[in-house]
Amino acid sequence: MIRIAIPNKGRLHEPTMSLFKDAGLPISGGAESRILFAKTTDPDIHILFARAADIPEYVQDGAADVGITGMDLITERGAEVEALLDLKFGRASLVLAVPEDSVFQSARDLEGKKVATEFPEITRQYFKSLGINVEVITVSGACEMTPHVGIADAIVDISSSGTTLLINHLKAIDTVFSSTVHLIANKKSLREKEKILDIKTALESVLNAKKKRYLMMNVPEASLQAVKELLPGMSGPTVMKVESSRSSEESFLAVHSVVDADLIFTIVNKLKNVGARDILVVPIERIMP
Ligand SMILES: Nc1ncnc2c1ncn2[C@@H]1O[C@H](COP(=O)(O)OP(=O)(O)OP(=O)(O)O)[C@@H](O)[C@H]1O
Ligand SMILES: O=P(O)(O)OC[C@H]1O[C@H](OP(=O)(O)OP(=O)(O)O)[C@H](O)[C@@H]1O
Ligand SMILES: [Mg+2]
Repeated sequence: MIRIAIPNKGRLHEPTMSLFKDAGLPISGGAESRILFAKTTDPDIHILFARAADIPEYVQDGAADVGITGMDLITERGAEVEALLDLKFGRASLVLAVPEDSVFQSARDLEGKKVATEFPEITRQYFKSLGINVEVITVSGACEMTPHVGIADAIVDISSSGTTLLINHLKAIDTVFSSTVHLIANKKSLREKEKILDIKTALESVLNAKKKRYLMMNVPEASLQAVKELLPGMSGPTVMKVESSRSSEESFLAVHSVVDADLIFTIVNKLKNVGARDILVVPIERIMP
């Protein structure tokens, strides 16, 4: 049996649930049902819902074999776990910020000053690596308020859009840590349970597919070579003969290919120019190379 720890609420819950659904492992129940355990379509794989901040420890201690949580939380807890895959969502930075009108321009100006944060370990490590002594004050939320009430001179806090800093008249003067959500595993479980790698492959296949599109088109035989040159594909395009209803019609081929999503706009226009028509661009659910 494999137990996966998943954030039970907060901003990581929904994207994690939909990632598992897309990976072919839909989870029954969720945050709204307030349950702590859930099942998947695989009888061997069970879900444990936990706070994102607790997941690194649960995985380290073996309460869960695998977990999904932010790299900032994993690093802050100093968890001894194996990071298997960057899931590329929940992107946020821990930034060093000071009041807008502050004289402090860089970390070096903060020698002997007070820094408030929800991430004391990462903050200590950051200043230590720069050889700067600060007093780290641990808070459990509303960190942005602390410089304005004399509790701290600066903060190290999560920023993603930057709106919260702006509203609170703070400015970022350095990036301390860049975080995304990761798939992590208990080291012993990883050695003993092969299925953990199947979970990694399934999640990775969804990430791979998000960057690609499936392209289908009809191509006059005479244009096939030009079309082929435009299509990189995973292992070259698939070409099929299209049965024409009228014998007088020009002979067409159906061409299918997998293309980088970023290239679709340019490629579709070029394909049209060399004679391709009835072009369809469709999303792909999963790619297992
Ligand atoms: N704008 C953001 N603010 C806070 N955390 C974010 C943001 N964007 C991504 N994250 C990531 O989400 C994780 C924190 O999730 P967590 O569930 O603990 O907090 P939350 O979503 O703010 O929920 P809560 O309402 O309990 O504060 C961290 O790994 C963090 O890097
Ligand atoms: O750069 P932004 O997009 O504005 O996001 C950053 C803010 O979001 C988070 O707070 P959250 O809303 O989770 O409230 P909390 O402090 O109560 O957790 C975080 O602690 C910052 O305050
Ligand atoms: Mg929060």
